[in-house]
Amino acid sequence: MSKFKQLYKPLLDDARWQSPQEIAIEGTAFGPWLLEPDSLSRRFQRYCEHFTVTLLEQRVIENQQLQPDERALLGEADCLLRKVVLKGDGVPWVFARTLIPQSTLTGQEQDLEQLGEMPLGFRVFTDRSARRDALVVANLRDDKHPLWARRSRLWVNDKPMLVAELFLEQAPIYAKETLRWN
Ligand SMILES: C=C(O[C@@H]1C=C(C(=O)O)C=C[C@H]1O)C(=O)O
Repeated sequence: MSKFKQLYKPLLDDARWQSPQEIAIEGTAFGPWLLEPDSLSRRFQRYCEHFTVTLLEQRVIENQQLQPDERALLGEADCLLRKVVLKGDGVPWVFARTLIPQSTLTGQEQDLEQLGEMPLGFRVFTDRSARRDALVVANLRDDKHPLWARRSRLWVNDKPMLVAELFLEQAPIYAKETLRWN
């Protein structure tokens, strides 16, 4: 198992998701990252020369393997599970885990299965129908040394997928100078 999956998958699985209002992140340095409604990949591109995605794993999982809240957001279909690390200039910034129901992988969206190392956000957010909802956030550590994660549902052509993103220690979200750019 890769270092990322071993270290970060359990953290994401145990995340205690809360609404952004509950955590009151609006107006903080982290807010613009965690609340980004558009593509996170595009936002990251502004902070590096080379933005890349490393595919760690992709496989189909049965609907019974989903958590109850994931099933409530995605429905009863089996899902394609995609795990990646997003990197800026080779530095790991985000561990992301996406669930794409088989019922989403139909028609124009069949290509989502073949993304490989192309960022999901580049594909989804070029579609005019793309939107994001059900955004929740979690601090997986403490206030002094936060480790942020967020989970949201993306829709393309009214078909859902669920993306959980864990912002790793070296991500620009934690750099003081990001304040200048937001
Ligand atoms: C969903 C987006 O795509 C990013 C890319 C991902 C991938 O390629 O699997 C996963 C999560 C995202 O952070 C985005 O850019 O907002």
